[in-house]
Amino acid sequence: MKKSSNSLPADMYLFDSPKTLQNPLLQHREVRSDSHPSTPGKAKMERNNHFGDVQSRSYNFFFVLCVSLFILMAGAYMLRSEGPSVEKKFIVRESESSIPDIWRSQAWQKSVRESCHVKREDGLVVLVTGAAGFVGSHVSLALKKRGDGVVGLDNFNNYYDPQLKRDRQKLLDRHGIFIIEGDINDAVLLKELFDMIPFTHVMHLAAQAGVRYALQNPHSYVHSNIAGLVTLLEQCRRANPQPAFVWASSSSVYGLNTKVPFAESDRTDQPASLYAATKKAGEEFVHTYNHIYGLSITGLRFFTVYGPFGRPDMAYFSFTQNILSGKPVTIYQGPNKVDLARDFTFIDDIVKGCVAALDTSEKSTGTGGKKRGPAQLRTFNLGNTSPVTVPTLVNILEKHLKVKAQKNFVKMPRNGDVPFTHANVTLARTELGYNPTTDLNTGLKKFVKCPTLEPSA
Ligand SMILES: O=C(O)[C@H]1O[C@H](OP(=O)(O)OP(=O)(O)OC[C@H]2O[C@@H](n3ccc(=O)[nH]c3=O)[C@H](O)[C@@H]2O)[C@H](O)[C@@H](O)[C@@H]1O
Repeated sequence: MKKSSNSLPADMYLFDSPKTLQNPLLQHREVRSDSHPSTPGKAKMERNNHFGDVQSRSYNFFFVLCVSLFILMAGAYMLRSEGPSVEKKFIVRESESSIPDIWRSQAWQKSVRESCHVKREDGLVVLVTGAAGFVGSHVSLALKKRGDGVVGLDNFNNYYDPQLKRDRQKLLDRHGIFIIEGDINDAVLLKELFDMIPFTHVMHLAAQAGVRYALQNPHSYVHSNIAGLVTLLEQCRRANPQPAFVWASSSSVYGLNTKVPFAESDRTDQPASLYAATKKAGEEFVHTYNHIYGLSITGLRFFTVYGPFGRPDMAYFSFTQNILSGKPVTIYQGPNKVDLARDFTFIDDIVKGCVAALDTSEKSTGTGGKKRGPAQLRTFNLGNTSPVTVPTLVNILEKHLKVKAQKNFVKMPRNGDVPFTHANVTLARTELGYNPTTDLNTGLKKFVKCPTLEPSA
């Protein structure tokens, strides 16, 4: 089996300077807007009694027609615009005439090219989607620091505080990584980009994350995790050369599977959340693109990734904020008050898995949309292999924060959560040389001591 040729030293890429707990990053809040567009007002009907029967009947017919049309249009509008503002920022260009001037500017093109500049022999040229996100920013830095060419793509949506994404962007910028502000659904932008840069690899990490938020805004999951994925795959299969494609699936695809630890060959046809369903759908789509177009594809099932500069919507982060500000934390429990457990996986281990997946990817076999032969198709669990209960997570945080938490235990709502996750990583160990080394205690200590990469500017 091929091993990663460029394994990363444990501390090579991030978090050089420990920070205090007063770090502003801990103040990053979720800013999802739950405001849905207001429902159209009710049509008010007033009959005119002066009309005769015929006139009255045709009036009624006309009126019913108008009301029906109105309801249809209102329904269409609501379907189109339902959900919080996360979705409203998306730009989906349909023709080249809508390309903004900035993409044609020399400065923009220079930024993209310089960012993609390779500084080591046989270095990769990687498009990282979701580069301003948690995993995306860490992976981008790791690649850049070893001499690969990296350009990011991110739509900076406001699922959580976009300032955190801007802070990550600033850091990446200081390391010579340019992040293009755009959406993976923007086919015109993608074409422009691929025409300019012959990417060897795509590291696709842009997604609508979060298990429970899918109850509030299902469409944003379909938009990013399905439509966006397909738009990107369409571009990749047309590209010449076709890049190898590595992307983030999720442990959530195991859904109601009870066989532990979860192995890649276990059932994934019982998703418990809409988020999981979109990730599972993604796995089916990539299979098709591999089969028809010869794209080399590797899917990585991440298990509850945590660490510095992480996502404020996740439990370890929001619990930390609450504990520090004296607010209670809500701890869900399963049936019979069973504690929930997660195979929490530290970001450094995940980054090594991602980089190894890129390094061991074979080339795609197609050119310009035509398959020339069978291409590599792989799926790996990237977990920690030792699940920890949520109350234990809170205990560890209390210890490192030196603050007692106010704990509210509540019955797990029907929100798409699963009772536990536990990764079997035998396959990743064998084929990627993946070897998670950070336990939750050590990882949370790093998170608490160093919640951001560097002092806020
Ligand atoms: O592994 C994955 O695939 C998924 O991991 C996380 O999802 P989750 O495991 O639900 O992570 P958290 O939101 O941090 O929740 C961790 C645990 O804390 C629990 N929790 C969460 C929030 C809360 O207020 N109380 C609480 O007890 C959850 O039920 C869960 O058992 C990520 O949010 C998903 O984007 C990712 O894909």
